Amino acid sequence: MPRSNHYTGVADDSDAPAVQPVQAGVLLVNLGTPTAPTAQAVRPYLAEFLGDPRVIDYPRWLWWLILHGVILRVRPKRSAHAYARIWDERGSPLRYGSEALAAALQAEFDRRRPGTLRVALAMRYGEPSVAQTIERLQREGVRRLLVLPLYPQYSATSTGSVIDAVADACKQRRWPPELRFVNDYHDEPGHIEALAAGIERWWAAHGRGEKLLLSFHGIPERYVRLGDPYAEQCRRTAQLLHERLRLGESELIVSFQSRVGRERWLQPYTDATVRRLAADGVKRLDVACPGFAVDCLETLEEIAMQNRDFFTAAGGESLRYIPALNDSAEQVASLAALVRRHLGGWPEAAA
Ligand SMILES: C=CC1=C(C)c2cc3[nH]c(cc4nc(cc5[nH]c(cc1n2)c(C)c5CCC(=O)O)C(CCC(=O)O)=C4C)c(C)c3C=C
Ligand SMILES: [Fe+2]
Ligand SMILES: [Fe+2]
Repeated sequence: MPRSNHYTGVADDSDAPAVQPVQAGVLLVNLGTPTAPTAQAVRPYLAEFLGDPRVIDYPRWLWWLILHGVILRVRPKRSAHAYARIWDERGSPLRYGSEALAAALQAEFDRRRPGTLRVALAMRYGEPSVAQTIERLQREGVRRLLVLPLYPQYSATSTGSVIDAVADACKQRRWPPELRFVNDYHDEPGHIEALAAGIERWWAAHGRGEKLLLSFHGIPERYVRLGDPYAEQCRRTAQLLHERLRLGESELIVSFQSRVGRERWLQPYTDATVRRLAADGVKRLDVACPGFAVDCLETLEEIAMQNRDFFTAAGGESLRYIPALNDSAEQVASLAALVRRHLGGWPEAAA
């Protein structure tokens, strides 16, 4: 950790290199995940995540009472049980999937122009934190930083919160890096092509269901009314995929998952949708989650296990989850191209 200036409270950057050739970095940021699938480890993770006013915007005192008085007494145990179902010898899929993606992107840049671009991964909640990672990158000589939250669609609850974390980290630094942010990449042609290629590759290997459901993480509907562009961006991604995959009108359906609390969230809900489709006679349903860059609890447990069970209990035969792009060649190529374009105009740093 940097020393803190006695008078100003600002971090002492004197161990950072003073003047060096400008080096560019890419900071990938994902949500974060507990350190173990236990209630004890899930509790501090949920406390940090659900304590973020970008995620839940109720008056602080009221929310603090509900969060610490009720939610953190009940939810960690339930969530830990869900995490235990997807945890393997490598740990949490969100962590090792994000690390593999960062390593593959670094290898891609090194292959083309060795030593010009440094890729790092931070977690919005838990470790490695955004602040720690920016500090490390600066110690290693990075002066220009492109922040790429691993959320294709912008939401204040996800991307907006990453922007806050970067701003807070920079407040603590005497000489912060020059910054750029990727706000979203929901309609990037390269990204849509990567998603479509991933789905087609999976269909070629496993055959095709009767319908394709695209399930996005939900947010409270009220946030959208207050100006969050998330729902519109999800629908646009779905529309572009629909066109690219050349599916018929009723072959592709969009829904929103992972609702928490009592407020109305974006509709239709994924669980109600898979039950309705089964009741309508659909037997084989494919589900993809284009809002998640790498697989995680929400895809591997909530979709591939919970919703699969809802579907079969309601009369469906098989719900098959099509994996996220993870560290596939398609994802690496599309994110590398996105990064190169966003670095344009920083000539010495462009990869
Ligand atoms: C309660 C409010 C929540 C909002 C708003 C929210 C938005 C949001 N989340 C993601 C991505 C992920 N969320 C994940 C887990 C998760 N999400 C919430 C709550 C909200 N998310 C909770 C409480 C949890 C933890 C698990 C649980 O207790 O149910 C994950 C997976 C994490 C993992 O470790 O695998 C991701 C990824 C987005 C993109 C988003 C807004 C668009
Ligand atoms: Fe979430
Ligand atoms: Fe969930």
